[in-house]
Amino acid sequence: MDDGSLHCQDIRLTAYRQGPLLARVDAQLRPSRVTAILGPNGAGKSTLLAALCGTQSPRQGQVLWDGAPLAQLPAAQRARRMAVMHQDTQLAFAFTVQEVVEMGRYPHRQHPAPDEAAIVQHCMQATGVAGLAQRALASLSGGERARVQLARALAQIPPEGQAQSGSRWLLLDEPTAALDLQHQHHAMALVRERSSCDGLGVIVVLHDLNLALRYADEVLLLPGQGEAALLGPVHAVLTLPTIARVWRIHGEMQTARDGTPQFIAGAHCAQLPGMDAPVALGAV
Ligand SMILES: Nc1ncnc2c1ncn2[C@@H]1O[C@H](COP(=O)(O)OP(=O)(O)OP(=O)(O)O)[C@@H](O)[C@H]1O
Repeated sequence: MDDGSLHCQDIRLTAYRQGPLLARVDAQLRPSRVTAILGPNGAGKSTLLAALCGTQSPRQGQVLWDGAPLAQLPAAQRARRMAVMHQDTQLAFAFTVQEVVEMGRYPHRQHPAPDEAAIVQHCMQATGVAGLAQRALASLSGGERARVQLARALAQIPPEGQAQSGSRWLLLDEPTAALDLQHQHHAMALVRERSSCDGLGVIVVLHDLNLALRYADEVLLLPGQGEAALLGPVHAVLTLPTIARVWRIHGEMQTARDGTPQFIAGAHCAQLPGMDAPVALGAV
């Protein structure tokens, strides 16, 4: 049945087609929730995101969107219902912040909303870049640039009811990597709200387990080494034994005042592959 999901159907991810097997993924990602893709460096998270947005075909398997192969959906149609924020996007020309956010509206140019300018303004305000609107993107800090790209991606996805039929998706590759603590939480709360209030499907690659524990509904864990990916509720997947096995870090879970479990790294981790000696972490 078509439930609006993005279905990774028996996907085999490899490093750029010819490389070794990174992961096997058979999972159904659903709208109206935040799914965090987690895993060690090189496990294939960005490669999976490229398969989910159709820019790179997996060596085996396929992505189904609303029950139909993603590859058969014309790129222009896809762009009206799916926005992607890649890591550190470079632009060849000296666009201003506002021009970059307006680019998010480009897929809708033939059927513009009555309030195009207001959508752009709202997305700049929501990400805290409205005050930078006339600045050249290249003149901004890394964190400011990341917030502009988030605003651009948010502007691309129409609110529920304004879209053509079908689910709507926001795919984010490490959107918080360059952000300070305040903006990390603000960005995650923002996409979480769009997901729960507006039905958007959010898929976000993260390294910070505590952001995932706080803001994600589900985790798609890519353990690396060609292992099968694991999809499940965030607190069921991110257990201490799993964290120790996948990231080689021992620690404990502590419950924050609002009831959210948070991972505290312990005093030592096991030896990392390719390193001569175990790495000692600071005592906690
Ligand atoms: N341009 C490229 N050419 C060849 N191999 C690549 C290229 N980009 C990535 N790879 C390889 O594909 C594998 C998976 O990379 P990917 O970027 O998907 O991992 P990741 O889980 O997102 O890693 P990270 O956490 O470091 O961002 C890695 O082994 C990487 O070396």
